[in-house]
Amino acid sequence: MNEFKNFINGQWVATGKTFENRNPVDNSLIGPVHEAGRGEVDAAVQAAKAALKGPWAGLKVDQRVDLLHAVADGINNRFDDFLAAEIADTGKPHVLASHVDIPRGAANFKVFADLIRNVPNETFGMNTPDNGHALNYAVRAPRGVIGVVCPWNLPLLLMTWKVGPALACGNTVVVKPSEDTPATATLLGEVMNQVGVPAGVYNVVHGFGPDSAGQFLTEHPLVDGITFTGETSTGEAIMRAAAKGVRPVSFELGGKNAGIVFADADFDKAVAGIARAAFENTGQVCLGTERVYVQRPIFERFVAALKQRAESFKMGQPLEPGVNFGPLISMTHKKKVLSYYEKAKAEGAVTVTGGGVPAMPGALSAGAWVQPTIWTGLPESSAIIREEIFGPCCHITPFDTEEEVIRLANATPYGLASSVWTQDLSVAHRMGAALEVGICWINSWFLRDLRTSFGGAKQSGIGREGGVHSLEFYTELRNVCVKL
Ligand SMILES: NC(=O)C1=CN([C@@H]2O[C@H](COP(=O)(O)OP(=O)(O)OC[C@H]3O[C@@H](n4cnc5c(N)ncnc54)[C@H](O)[C@@H]3O)[C@@H](O)[C@H]2O)C=CC1
Ligand SMILES: O=C(O)/C=C/C=C(\O)C(=O)O
Repeated sequence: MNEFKNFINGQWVATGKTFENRNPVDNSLIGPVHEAGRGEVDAAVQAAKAALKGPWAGLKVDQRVDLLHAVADGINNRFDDFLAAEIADTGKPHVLASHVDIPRGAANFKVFADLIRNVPNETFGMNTPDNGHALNYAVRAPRGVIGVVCPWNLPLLLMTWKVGPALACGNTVVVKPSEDTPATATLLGEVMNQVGVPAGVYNVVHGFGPDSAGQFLTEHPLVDGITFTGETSTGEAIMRAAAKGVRPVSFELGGKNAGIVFADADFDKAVAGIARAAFENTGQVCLGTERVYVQRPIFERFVAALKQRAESFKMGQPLEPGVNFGPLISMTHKKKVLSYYEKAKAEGAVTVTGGGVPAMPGALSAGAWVQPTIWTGLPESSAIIREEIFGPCCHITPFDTEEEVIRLANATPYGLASSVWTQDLSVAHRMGAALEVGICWINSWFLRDLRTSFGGAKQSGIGREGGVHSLEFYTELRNVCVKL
């Protein structure tokens, strides 16, 4: 059995209070997690503050870059340990965790290490009133201690997406992983120690949100900035905490993303793309598609083809060959997703496929499994079409014109991502400009170039991360004006 301790100032810290970490495949116990109280969170933040003035601050950029490459190598050297930890916490199929989650965990350190080595800073020469000259140049300083509050859907990927650039910019971090997925953040502490990252630079505190480690961390006055991925209402609570002391936040929040398929799309690619967007990671991706709009001439054919895809997934133990569909993250989340499945029935949806719990063999029957589900026939006012379900499900609505689908797609308080399928370049560019989202994929979904801006419009977030955009959050830009 594993035991998950807090990682504070380079040391493993147990507390008197533990909660259970369970494997959603069969709801079996993985091990106890030591919940950080206000005292442990304070110790972690104080350690992170002190580390800002320690050996970490003395490293030249090249040395910091080398250390972050060593962290990435450290993850790759222990690839199988990270993989096993992530799979146990989430129940993700091996094929997904080994191709997406763990490689991205390492890449997030490399990409931002290389960026910070190569990024130019702006300079402006100017004339002065005395007919002389002055030179302005920008200096990037670390922001300080960054509070990193993480969700459970892509635990290592999303945590390192924040920790990579934060450390590359010279900050120190206190990470609060989701209570459902404590393992990989904890394991990363071992790598940090192994490769020689100074104590206090990377800290991990375990626990929940309200009245627990999440709240204690985000309220802590020595935290200089907070980055968070998760539900919009949690973002609101964290923003209230950050208001005290006027601390900046970077938020990537909920979504209710539209997938839009025009009649001229490459049909097979569109079906495959929407199937990934709706069902990958059991629908637990903030960028996923729960609202699909299909142009009327191909509507019936598309619904039938997506149904076939949804029914072809193989569920089972994550390591079993061919398994490509896992459980939801927890029994609590299963209850939430099933409540929407019930609501869809009550509202009179046509259930094209799924809508319930699959019959799983043996111990798996106790796990957080739900069926991939497709509905049609609901009005746009339905909760199924308006609210983020975060499960393997989508509703498909027919549309006639480009103007109509733009109006439908934008009629949501969210604005994270969209995917548009068409072979008409003019339509593609018009859609890219018209959709109120942070990320618009054309003929693709979840195709990520880590140098690009990433984040949400409207209630899907505040700010952008990715490439130089991450530097905007993780550094304070100072202008130095030198009279020559
Ligand atoms: N990537 C995304 O956009 C994600 C969205 N969600 C959505 O959120 C729903 C609820 O899932 P949860 O795990 O409860 O998400 P959540 O947003 O409540 O939790 C995410 C993280 O925030 C922490 N947290 C919660 N309340 C906090 C507070 N007041 N102060 C500081 N930290 C706090 C949690 O402990 C966790 O580490 C899901 O059903 C899904 O719809 C969940 C996970 C990821
Ligand atoms: O590729 C990324 O950086 C992030 C992908 C997914 C999410 O942010 C999410 O599901 O929350």
